[in-house]
Order: sequence, then structure tokens, then C-alpha cells
Amino acid sequence: MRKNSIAVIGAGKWGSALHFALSQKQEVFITSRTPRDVKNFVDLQTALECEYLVIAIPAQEIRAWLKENFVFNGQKILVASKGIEASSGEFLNEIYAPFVPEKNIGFISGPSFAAEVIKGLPCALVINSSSKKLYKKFEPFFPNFIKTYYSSDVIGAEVAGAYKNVLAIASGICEGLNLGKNAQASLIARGLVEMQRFGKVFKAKKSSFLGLSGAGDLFLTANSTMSRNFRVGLGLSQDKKLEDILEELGEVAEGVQTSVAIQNLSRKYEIYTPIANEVNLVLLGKNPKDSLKDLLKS
Ligand SMILES: NC(=O)C1=CN([C@@H]2O[C@H](COP(=O)(O)OP(=O)(O)OC[C@H]3O[C@@H](n4cnc5c(N)ncnc54)[C@H](O)[C@@H]3O)[C@@H](O)[C@H]2O)C=CC1
Ligand SMILES: O=C(CO)COP(=O)(O)O
Repeated sequence: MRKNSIAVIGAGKWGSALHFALSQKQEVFITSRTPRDVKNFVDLQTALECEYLVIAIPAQEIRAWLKENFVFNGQKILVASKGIEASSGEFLNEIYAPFVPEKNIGFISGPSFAAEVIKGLPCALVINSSSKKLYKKFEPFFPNFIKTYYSSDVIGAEVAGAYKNVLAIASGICEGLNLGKNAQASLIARGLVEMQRFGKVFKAKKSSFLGLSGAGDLFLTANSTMSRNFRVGLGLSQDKKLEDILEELGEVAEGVQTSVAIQNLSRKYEIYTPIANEVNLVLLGKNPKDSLKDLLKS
């Protein structure tokens, strides 16, 4: 293992932004499925030899990626993805668990559009891990323009980061249908209540939903066309086909698959999740205006 070295895995929007940010203080390697013309780009094997890894690949791809590529060798890992696996309903910490000991893994959450981070604009992030020691190890890597906080509430951060993507789709629909700011604020506020209710079933802490991981990321994502998920909602409100919206987007919108996971989990555990349910139905083809009527009745 290359002691004290750090690599980002995944050179999409978020991986590239994290690579830029972390490179302010030290040399940081980066790797991706397809070679990129980026400073310190290395092959996957070289990256996996680093002591510190930041993994920024889409949530739905992680299990297969771990099975195919990953061998635990004492690495310390930060997971940058936000989503719940649709096929199993498992949270990312559950997917990583057979591969990485709990004390070696942390999860990044909080409001952080890659497009702003890559410009060096200020933001605040939470590193969520059962190990504060792990947070202390990663904290010095972050540049001055990113303020980091520690939380032990991994599941709270995971639920918040994943759920807000589904709510951002709903908010994009609201905007596209010109329902007004009152409706949008109501939707976002009720969405926050809904994600907390959902999270409680999995033992998430209420405080995570009121801070950066919950309200912070939700207010950001559900209020801006910079969000891919919000743009999916806008497209749906214009009666565009989901496959066309996603093709035009050309980047991951985690809320699409996460809405399937939430639907299955809320059925299994009998959780009241009206907004996520309607998003799921609209993604399956329901007219957004009918969804609105049903939401107002529910
Ligand atoms: N873009 C943003 O502002 C933020 C994104 N995130 C999260 O980070 C994750 C990644 O998002 P982005 O980088 O923005 O998406 P993106 O669509 O820009 O890039 C995804 C990257 O993952 C790689 N990838 C896809 N499938 C793969 C596989 N099977 N094996 C290896 N690599 C694979 C792609 O080649 C691409 O480089 C998502 O879970 C997203 O929710 C979190 C915070 C901010
Ligand atoms: O998670 C994000 C910002 O914190 C990015 O959101 P989108 O994936 O919707 O662009």
C-alpha cells in the first residue's frame, strides 16, 4: 500500500470536483473507466494501492464495481455517492459492509454542487462515519474553502442524501407546472418531514435532517436547475419521455432509481411517503397534473 497517498475513483462531475478540491493541499490521483487527460490520472490498480480512497461512482453501479475490482488492503474510504440500490433496497453502507470494515469507511453528505466546488467556491460538508478517527484522518486533506463537520449518523446522512434527489424531481415538476413558490415551499417542507419519517424507521437521527445533510442539501437541490434531478422533474412536467430526458442529461440522476428503492422500502415497512410515491408513479408514466391532484387529496 502507498502510505499517505490519496486517489479519487470516478472522474464524473463529482469525482472531478473532489479531485480538484483535494489537490489544493496535496498530490491526488484520479482514475476512471475511460482514460482522461487529467493531471495525475492513473490506472485503477495504481489508485487502489493508495491508503486513502474517495469513491464517486453512481450508487447503482457500486456493488458490481466492488465485486469486480475491489480487494481490501487496509484502505480508508470516503463514499461520495448519494442513492439507495433499486434492485435490493440496500443502503450504500450495507453494500460496502462485506468489502470494507465499518471503522475504515465514511460517507460524504451536504449541499455541494460539483460545478461550484470545482470553481473553489465555499461550502460545508459532513463526513459521516462510525469512526471519528477516520474523520480526523481525512479532514486535513480538505482545502480551506470546504468546511468539514463530523457525524456518526451514517444512516441519517445516507437517507437524507438519497431522498433529497427524489424530492428534487418533485420540485422540478412543481416548477415546470408553474404551481408557484407557495406550492414549492410546501412541497419541500413536507418532503423534509417525509424523509425524516422514512429515516426514523432505519434509526436515523432527527438532527441530521435539520442540518447540512438533510435541509441543507434538500434546499439546494430542490431549488436549482443546477441539479440533474430537478431537471428530470422539469422534463417530466413538459411531458418528455424519461429515456429522452436521461439521454439529454448525459449524467446520473440518482433520484430516478432511488425512487424505486424508496417505494419498495416504504411498502415493506409501511412508511407513509406520499411525495416519493407520486414521483415514482410519474417516472412510470402517470400524468404529473393527476399526481398533483392526488397529492393534494392525500
Ligand atoms: N454532481 C454533483 O454535484 C454531486 C454528485 N454526487 C453523487 O456522486 C455520484 C456520482 O455523480 P457524478 O460524478 O455527478 O455523476 P456523473 O454522471 O457525472 O459521473 C459518474 C461517473 O461514474 C463513472 N461510472 C459509471 N458507472 C461506472 C462503473 N460501473 N464503474 C466505474 N465507474 C463508473 C462514469 O464513468 C462517470 O465518470 C452520484 O451518486 C451523485 O449523486 C454527490 C454530491 C454532488
Ligand atoms: O447532490 C448534489 C448536490 O449536493 C447534486 O445533485 P444532482 O445530482 O441533482 O445534480
